[in-house]
Amino acid sequence: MEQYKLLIVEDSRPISTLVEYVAKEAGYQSVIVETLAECKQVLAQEDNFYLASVDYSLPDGPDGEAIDEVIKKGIPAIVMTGHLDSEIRDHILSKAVSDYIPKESSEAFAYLAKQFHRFKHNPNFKVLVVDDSASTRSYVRNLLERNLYEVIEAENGQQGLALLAANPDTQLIITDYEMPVMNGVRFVSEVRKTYAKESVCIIGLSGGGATSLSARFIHNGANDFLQKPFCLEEFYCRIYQSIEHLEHMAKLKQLADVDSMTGLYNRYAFFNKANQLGGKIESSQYAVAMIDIDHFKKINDEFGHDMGDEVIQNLALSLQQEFDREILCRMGGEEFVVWFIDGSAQSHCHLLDAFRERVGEQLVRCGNYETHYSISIGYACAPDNIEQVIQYADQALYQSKTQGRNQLTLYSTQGV
Ligand SMILES: Nc1nc2c(ncn2[C@@H]2O[C@H](COP(=O)(O)OP(=O)(O)OP(=O)(O)O)[C@@H](O)[C@H]2O)c(=O)[nH]1
Repeated sequence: MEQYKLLIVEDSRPISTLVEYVAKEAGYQSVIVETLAECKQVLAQEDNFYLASVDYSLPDGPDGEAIDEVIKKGIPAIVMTGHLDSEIRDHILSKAVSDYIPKESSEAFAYLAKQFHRFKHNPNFKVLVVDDSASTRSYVRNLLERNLYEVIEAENGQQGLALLAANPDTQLIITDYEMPVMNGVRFVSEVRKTYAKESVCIIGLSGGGATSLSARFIHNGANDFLQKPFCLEEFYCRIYQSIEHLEHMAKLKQLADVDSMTGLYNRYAFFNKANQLGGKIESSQYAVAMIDIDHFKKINDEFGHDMGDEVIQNLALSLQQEFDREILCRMGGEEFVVWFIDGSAQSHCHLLDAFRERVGEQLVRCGNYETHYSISIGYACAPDNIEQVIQYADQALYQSKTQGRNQLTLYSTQGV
């Protein structure tokens, strides 16, 4: 069942049909009304709308009256306008709208689709507002809350740092410059000691006339800058730009960290993760299994590389299903690693050997071909560093291969 309900206020059937389509794709269930009277009636009867798309001009409400009705109910309103002159624009912006979109723009519906998706995630997007002026904080909070962002506030840089430490999931910081205790520029440079531009965006704000301030903010690690008083549209544009930057960086990180064929960590990301987790592992031992597909070259030679890829994907999926709590990696080619975060060596080996047997029973299909395959496993559990324990597991894997394949070998401190 779709959980997000959208109110579409629109007197043009073709447009409401398009909006409904775009909304459905984004996971919304829509209610369409065509007049101000209908809008009032629906709002009186139903109060669980998540978002509204509102036409500015309706036959019985030509000057944005429906926008007021929607906002009065606390529903975020994205306004769609057919005709946009500066008077209408100012009138729209004088209301607490979340966004407005000129309908005639060729990008209008693509943009609307993006906004529908974003609004679903906005409550999970945390923004820290740092300003010593309570009225500015409250103004910025209000603008952000219209877009459903979660907002936290600090009065100066020092408070901001403490709040950030307590809220490490913060993704955007909007900070003033002139503040007691710690000014905005110092605050930004302190934030950047811990939080990279890829994970937290910072927008600097200032009312002062110093033109060099934007450069100082950016030199010290801010992503962007806004001069007070700012125009509402510019404010939202900068916010969306920051969000887009974070989205792109997250995508790039995903591409860099994940093996595209299997969706598992690649070798680079695995060792990064190992370094991050190193100090946090509760057990003093590292427990690792190296898994390699037997006679894989033969599979490629006999059935073609597509079948080889299919077998690799089959093994990756089986690993994900069986070892969903462990850290999995495709080291390269047909070689995989399972890093056990907890549990005993005995339980790991029991699981691994049962897994090996089940893999041998699976039939993999590709085109007109089908094949079984087997795996060899080397397992090691030792107190050394992860690289060393992987080497031990690799030695045990080599033993499994030389002793006939399709078996599990344990590395022991006395050698395999
Ligand atoms: N289809 C496919 N083949 C790959 C991929 N990566 C590596 N290979 C092939 O995997 C084969 C690995 O062969 P070998 O290292 O000789 O090992 P093996 O045939 O599995 O034999 P043993 O490990 O000794 O049981 C090579 O022929 C590589 O070209 C891949 O992503 N897809």
